[in-house]
Amino acid sequence: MTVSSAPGKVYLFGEHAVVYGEPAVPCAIEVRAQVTAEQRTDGKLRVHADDLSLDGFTVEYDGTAGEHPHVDAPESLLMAATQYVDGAIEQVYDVTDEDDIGFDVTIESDIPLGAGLGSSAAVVVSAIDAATRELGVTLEPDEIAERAYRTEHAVQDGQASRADTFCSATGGAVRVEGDDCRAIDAPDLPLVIGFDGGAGDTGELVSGVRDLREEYDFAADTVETIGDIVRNGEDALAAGDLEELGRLMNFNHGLLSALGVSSRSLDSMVWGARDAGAHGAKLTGAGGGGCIVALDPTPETETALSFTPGCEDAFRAELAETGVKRLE
Ligand SMILES: Nc1ncnc2c1ncn2[C@@H]1O[C@H](COP(=O)(O)OP(=O)(O)O)[C@@H](O)[C@H]1O
Ligand SMILES: C[C@@](O)(CCOP(=O)(O)O)CC(=O)O
Ligand SMILES: [Mg+2]
Repeated sequence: MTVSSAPGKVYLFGEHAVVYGEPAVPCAIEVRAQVTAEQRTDGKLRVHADDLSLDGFTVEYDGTAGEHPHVDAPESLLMAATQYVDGAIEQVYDVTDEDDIGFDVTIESDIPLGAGLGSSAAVVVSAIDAATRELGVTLEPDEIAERAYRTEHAVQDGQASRADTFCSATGGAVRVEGDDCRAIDAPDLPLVIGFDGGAGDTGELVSGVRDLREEYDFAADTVETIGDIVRNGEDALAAGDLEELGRLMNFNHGLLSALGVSSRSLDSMVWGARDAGAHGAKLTGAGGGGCIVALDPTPETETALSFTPGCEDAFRAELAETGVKRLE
């Protein structure tokens, strides 16, 4: 039996635009998904995923393509719920050439689903690491990141960046532009997260931005302008200039909002943080619902968010220096 964990992340800047080759800066945070993998000799894949929004369920099915899980839940929900784990196991078979071996896979996660904190990447990264090690193969974080990216790319209909998966596999603050992924130095950032209790559909939101970008030149320009914000933000990050970082985060949120991926509760939390004196605040990840990230070294933002209508949870997040961790 092997156990691996991997962190979630927030985007300081650049989500969505990163899908079209602009740079982005995600930071891994200390909220983790943990995956336990154990071989089965009968070739079946059994997934225990109690945190899924299907009220918690266990599925058992053959690894055979096209075979559907025997669970009483709508097909579309099941597909959405299981395809990241399926994709991770496919990558494991691709690495090890042992596709007649099955697995018991157990997922435990502190990362809310579909909330912009990269739960999918953390689950895929830790599943690939645990299941390959269970078959005696140990991959470097870079290779886990690449294979996890292929999984997200396939699940999100060919529209995914390497940002979430690279960040989760390697930890720390990273800069991703196309296939150029690297670690960057970041000061200790006073990150505060607000969570509205909801979720957005990453695939749908990414498609919405793609359509806008194809329809309007000014939407394509908006995506490029987000890239300009990121390029400016890199200097501010290197200098540890929180005020400038906050100003750029505010600008980034405005442009994401223009691209249609914010929501009433995300905007409400962003304004709650700004009114409390945060240096800046923006949504993180795909949007539609879920989380915002703010910069504030004082307790004010966290307190204000906990009283903001639409905010269900507010907490401080520490940078996760380590990406994938091998626990057993
Ligand atoms: N605890 C978990 N157990 C099983 N699958 C999970 C878990 N957390 C996330 N996932 C997978 O990731 C998907 C959510 O990913 P996504 O929509 O990209 O949102 P995000 O990455 O922002 O959390 C879920 O539908 C599910 O397939
Ligand atoms: C919108 C996007 O830039 C980030 C999605 O992040 P999350 O899955 O919502 O945590 C998509 C991507 O980079 O693949
Ligand atoms: Mg995701």
